[in-house]
Amino acid sequence: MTTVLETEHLTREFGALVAVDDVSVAIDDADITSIIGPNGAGKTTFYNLLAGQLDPTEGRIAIRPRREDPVPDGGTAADADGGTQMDADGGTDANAGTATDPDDTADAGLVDVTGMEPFEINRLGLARAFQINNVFERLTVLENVRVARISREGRTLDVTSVAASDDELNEQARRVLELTNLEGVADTRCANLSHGDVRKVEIALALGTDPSVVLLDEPTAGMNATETRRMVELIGELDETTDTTFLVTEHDMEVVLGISDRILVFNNGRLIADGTPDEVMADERVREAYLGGEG
Ligand SMILES: Nc1ncnc2c1ncn2[C@@H]1O[C@H](COP(=O)(O)OP(=O)(O)OP(=O)(O)O)[C@@H](O)[C@H]1O
Repeated sequence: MTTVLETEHLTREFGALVAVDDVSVAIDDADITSIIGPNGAGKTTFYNLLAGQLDPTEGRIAIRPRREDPVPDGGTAADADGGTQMDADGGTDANAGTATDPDDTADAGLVDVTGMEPFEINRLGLARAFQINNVFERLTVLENVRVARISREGRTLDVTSVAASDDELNEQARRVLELTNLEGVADTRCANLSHGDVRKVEIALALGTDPSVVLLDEPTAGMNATETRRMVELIGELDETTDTTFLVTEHDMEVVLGISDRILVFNNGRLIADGTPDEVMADERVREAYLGGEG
């Protein structure tokens, strides 16, 4: 197993409130890891810290940059990682000599992203689906995924005209649609999709950036039973078929137990349990904090 994401003593205060309290955790690429906890436990704040949308009060965050890095188009300033070829386990500093120039962490191959802007963290390989709605409703599904590919390559193009002639871009986008079972609606405008398919497009957009880690925010929220089952299956398939590691927050315990190899339980900003679904469900503190002592 390889660590793809690591926090050390991660803490975020809002005035007197400690929303994330001294959380140290390493996420392995072999697992689908879920984060659960009662309302106000700190899950969203934790995600916001990981994605660079909030700065920590204390502590640090490191990620393993995406491994495969197609040749950048001209090496623009936006190309934060300089197009460096990554060694999956190797310890190459993907950011050597760039403006951001983050320090490598103790674990070779992880890059300290503490304090980086969200777009820099995204370029290094951490993508977040759902909470920020990135779907362009007037574009088709395929066009949307092409946008993600273009943004991943740091290009600035007229998305609908120039990108359409780019065979390679189309091929890459279609591959992402295949992975996310969206080929059948490739040419449908996103405004006309079902809720379940819109959520899949959001995952496709995240995958389109070749991330090493995807943060999923309540992937089944608002879905009916059929859509929920399909989403659970899709996440399982993507875990098998891609090199991407999925981190999931979810309120639906059936979904959590259905997809998770590992569950992290937050309460009052603290990580109070960390283990397999069976271990976590048997944990007395979890029952007290999260399940109100039931079960
Ligand atoms: N910008 C903010 N300013 C002040 N307090 C905040 C801010 N964001 C979150 N909080 C507080 O931090 C705590 C953790 O909130 P957070 O949204 O991270 O919890 P959560 O586990 O995601 O909850 P939920 O499951 O309800 O979404 C809560 O007490 C919340 O009120």
